[in-house]
This record gives sequence, C-alpha cells and structure tokens, in this order.
Amino acid sequence: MSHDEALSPNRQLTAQEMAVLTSLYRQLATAPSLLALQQILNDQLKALFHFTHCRISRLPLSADAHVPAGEASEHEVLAIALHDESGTWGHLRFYSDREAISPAIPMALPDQVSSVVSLAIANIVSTEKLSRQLEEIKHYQSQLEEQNAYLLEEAKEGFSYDDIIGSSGPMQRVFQLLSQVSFTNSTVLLLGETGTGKELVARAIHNSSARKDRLMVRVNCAAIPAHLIESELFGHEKGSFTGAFERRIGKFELANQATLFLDEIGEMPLDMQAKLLRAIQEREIERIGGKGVIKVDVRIIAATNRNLLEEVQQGRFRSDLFYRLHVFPITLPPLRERTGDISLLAKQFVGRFAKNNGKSISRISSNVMKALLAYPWPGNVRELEHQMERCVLLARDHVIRDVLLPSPTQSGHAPAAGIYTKTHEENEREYIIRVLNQCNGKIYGPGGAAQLLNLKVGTLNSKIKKLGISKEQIILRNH
Ligand SMILES: Nc1ncnc2c1ncn2[C@@H]1O[C@H](COP(=O)(O)OP(=O)(O)OP(=O)(O)O)[C@@H](O)[C@H]1O
Repeated sequence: MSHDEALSPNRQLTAQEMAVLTSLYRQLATAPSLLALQQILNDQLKALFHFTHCRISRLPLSADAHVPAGEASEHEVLAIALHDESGTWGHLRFYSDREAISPAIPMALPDQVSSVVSLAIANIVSTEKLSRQLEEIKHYQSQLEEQNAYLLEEAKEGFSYDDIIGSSGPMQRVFQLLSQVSFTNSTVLLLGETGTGKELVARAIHNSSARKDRLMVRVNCAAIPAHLIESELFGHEKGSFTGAFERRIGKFELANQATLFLDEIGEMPLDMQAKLLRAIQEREIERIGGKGVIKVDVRIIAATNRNLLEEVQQGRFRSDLFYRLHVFPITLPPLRERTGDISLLAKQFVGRFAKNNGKSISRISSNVMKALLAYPWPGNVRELEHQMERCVLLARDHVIRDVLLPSPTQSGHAPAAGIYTKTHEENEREYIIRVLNQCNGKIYGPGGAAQLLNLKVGTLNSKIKKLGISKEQIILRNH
C-alpha cells in the first residue's frame, strides 16, 4: 500500500482534529530543540494520524543510515516533507505496526503539518546557530580579556636591555649571550638564584625579538596548584571537569606567535612535564575535553633557580625535557659574584625611588656603600632594590646615611669569609626597629612593642634613646 492511499481527498477535518492542530501550533512555537519538537509531535499527532510513533529525519540520509531498533520491524506509513529556504530540509516520518494509516486522513492535513513543523524547525535551527555564535563571541571575549590583562602588564613592564644594569665581567658575558639569542626563535633556559633578574632578562629577550609586537605570556609554575596546571597551560572545554563552567584557552594558545615564559619550571609536577615536552616538541596542544589538536607557534623561555641537572639526577625532572629546554642556557650571576655592579644598581634604585617619592637625594654615604659592598645579598638584586627603597623612605636629607641590613644568620645564609659581622648592639637596634614596624610604631598597651618584647615601657623607651632609634626609621603602615 502506498503512502497516498492513507490520504482521503474527500474527508474534511473534524472539530476535534482542528482543536488538536491548534494546540499543536501553540506548543511547537516554544519547542526549544528538535528532540523536544519530536516529543510534542509524538504526543499530539497520534490522535490525528493513528501511528505508533513519528521521527524527524534530516537530509541527506546516507545509504546505511541507522534505523533505530523497533522501527525496522515497523512500517513507515507516511512521510511528510519539511522545507527550509533552500528546499527540502528533511522529513517527518510516521511508523505503525499496521501497514497503513487507518482510517485515512484528510488530504490537506500533511501540507498544514509540514508548514507549521518547518517553521518550528527554522526557529530552532536559527536559535541554535545564534547560541553557537554567542558561545563563539564569549570565547573571543574571554580571549581578548586575557590578552588585555597581559597587554596592561606588558605596557607597565616593557623592559629592554637598557633596563638590565650591570657592567661587571659576568654581566658582560650575559649581554653577549643575549645578543646572540634574542633575534632567533631558540628556546632559552635562564638559570640563577632568586632575584638575579631572570624575568627581567626574559622580557628583554622577548622585546628584542621579532615577536615583540605580541604578548610575552608568563606562567609561574610554582604558583599554580598541580591539578590546575594542565588547564592553565592547555585550556579546557566547558564541562570537561568539575568547575570548568566556561571554555578557557590556555597560555600556550594565548602565546601563539609570541613567547611563553615558563617561570619556576623546576617546580613543574613530573606528570605534567611529559605533556609539556610533547607540546614543545610537536608544537601542538590539546585542550582538556577538546576534540582535536591545535597547532601553536610559541617561543619558549624557561627559568628556574633550582639546579636542574641535580633535579634530573634525583629523578624529579625528566631528562628529555631538560635537554629540550637546555638549548641555550644563560646563567645569571648572583650579586655577591659581581660586587662591581652593586654601586651602579644602588644609585639607580635610589634615583628611581627618590623621584617616585618626590625626594631629592644626591648621594649614598661611604659608610652605607661599604656596608652594601660587604653584604652577601642572598636575595640578590631584588633585595638590594627593596633595601634602597627603604633607605629612600628613611632618608632625612639629601644623603643616604643609614641602611638596615639583616645579619647573615637572620637572612638564612652563612656569612661568607671576610664579611662584616654586626655587633650585639646593632642587632638589638635592628630587632627593636623591626618590632616597632610590626606594631606600627605603637609602644605601650595591648599589641604594643613593649608587650611583644616583654619589656617595661620605660625600659624600651630608654633603649630606643640609647640605640639612637628615631621615629623616621619606623615605617608606619597607614602612611
Ligand atoms: N640587572 C638588573 N638591573 C636592574 N634591575 C634588576 C636587575 N636584575 C634584577 N633586577 C630587578 O630585581 C627584581 C627581581 O628581578 P626578577 O624578578 O627578574 O628576578 P628573578 O631571577 O626572576 O627572581 P625569582 O627567581 O625570584 O623569580 C626586579 O624588580 C628586577 O627589575
């Protein structure tokens, strides 16, 4: 029996059938998806077409199109063509356990159903397209926001070689290596103790390279919890793990055609090292929960204050990753090995902080300079920078006359041979100043320095007088 025999040219729609159609039109207008639409059609049309179930099928159907179990043993009793603006979009197919629709339905009915279902499908398809476009827009928006944050950082910190201060022999060697590698695309491994200027140098390399018009993206491998590193580096798709509410692009993608600075690379967990190696080697990444690989063109600069070779020997760092990164190593010398640079750096920092604080300071006293040269600088240039900032804040006239350097034991480093050791009085003075700073200058009462030092207020006051501690040496936090 052909489908046409299910249609009767003579029969008119009954009042009950008209009512069903009206309710169907109302419901279809709000169907959110094709699945929901199909469900509504199944519920509503049964009364009109007397079938077991119906199914929406979209063109083109391949020859081996899957027919759901159950339907294979049933008869397709009617197929209504559905249209979109470019022609036939698909079909609404009706199945029954009988061979034909009985009783036959009015001839005009399929056309009416076709136009209303086609309209509903057009609505759904365009809403889905719109939400895909919205998703894309959100994706680019988050990408732009991230890039914007980096641009702001870059604008603040657009370091060049001129910002790297140092004329000592070890620094001349560093400059020579930098001039050889900056213009290339080679991976650079920056080694050196904390505060020796690895990040400053990484920025200078990037800013002197052909990639300088794009962002240098920094990842601090030590600051990210182990379970988030993969997502941070490679990104994730929405819903790929608990908490992945939005799609997020990773730092590798963000650094495409630019530079990725992997700071504290020695802290990278072992399992992530394998994934990182693959990304660096293949120059492609896969987002967590993503469906395919994404090609990236990223220059890698890595830095660590660990002895990476020792980490390899201890089994904490993969040797293949080590050799992949160790293409062009540059070791930044500690400040104690280039004392020739201390005076230059100190003057530069004093000049900068004086300007920032609206002070006029013309020189550093020879006593202070002597102390600076004798100190081992375990925190390297960063520590010197901070000390000079403090000196500027405490300066009473146009000369830096005082510097408060921690004793080598306080700073956690054994004193090097020939280094000036402080007297008991100097240590006591520093200690009291530190406590006063901690208490924001408060001497008596709860939380005051006398209580913390377990001293009577009078005793503390006479010590302050005897040790020559002035109130300028105390940095009040609310100032
Ligand atoms: N040669 C230098 N000239 C001028 N400033 C420097 C120099 N080296 C370091 N600095 C300054 O010292 C501070 C610390 O430098 P940076 O953060 O680059 O060190 P780092 O080696 O990356 O430290 P860490 O290992 O702790 O991350 C920064 O403010 C930087 O500008």
